[in-house]
Amino acid sequence: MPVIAPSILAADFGKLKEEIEMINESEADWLHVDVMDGVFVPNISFGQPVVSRIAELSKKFVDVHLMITDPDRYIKDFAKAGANNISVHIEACDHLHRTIQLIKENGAEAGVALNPHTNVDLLHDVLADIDLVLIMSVNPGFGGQKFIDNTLNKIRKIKQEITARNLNTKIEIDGGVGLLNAEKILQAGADVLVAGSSVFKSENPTETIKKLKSLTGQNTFKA
Ligand SMILES: O=C(CO)[C@@H](O)[C@H](O)COP(=O)(O)O
Ligand SMILES: [Fe+2]
Repeated sequence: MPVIAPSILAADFGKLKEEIEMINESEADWLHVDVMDGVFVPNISFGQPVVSRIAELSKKFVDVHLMITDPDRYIKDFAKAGANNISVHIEACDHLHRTIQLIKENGAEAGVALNPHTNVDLLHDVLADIDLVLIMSVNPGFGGQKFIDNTLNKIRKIKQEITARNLNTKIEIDGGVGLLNAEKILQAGADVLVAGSSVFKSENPTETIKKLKSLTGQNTFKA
């Protein structure tokens, strides 16, 4: 079964607590939290105090996606804020291996995110050190964008390497994911689906999460 990670970025911030409680009561597995600095991406979302409160309210695994430059500066803060996983962008790290170690030293799982133009082969030498590969299926910075189809090729390629090396690294897909394309994303080899607009803007978010959760694909991640 896929891991479903609704993205809080698409929630109604005027009733953030209720939105988190809805996720808590749903079949979602993770809560995806997008941190944007207005430099690495052309948008600003929220920082550590907000993430800390979200994590306090969440009963789900808190999956923090850092879209910020030089993330080493804030790893400790986000781990302290309650992040269970911290993903950093490969494009934002000069010393990726060191950043991965820093995330783990601070007690969180480590993920590496790739923009749509970034080749998955660049992960070869750190793949055994990370818990998660986050493949962006839109250009990061905004919710509600259209899924980029080439992502499916990237999923297949990295899945092949993970399988060939007998690793247990999860593949997470983020951007434009919903009921219309989730099955083919899972078939390609994804383990974790981030869904923002398709969940929070749907008529019945709890039901949408349930439907996403019931999809099969070829998920092999051992939780
Ligand atoms: O990281 C990001 C965007 O940069 C995502 O996590 C979005 O929040 C996904 O939103 P939808 O495309 O599902 O609406
Ligand atoms: Fe994200």
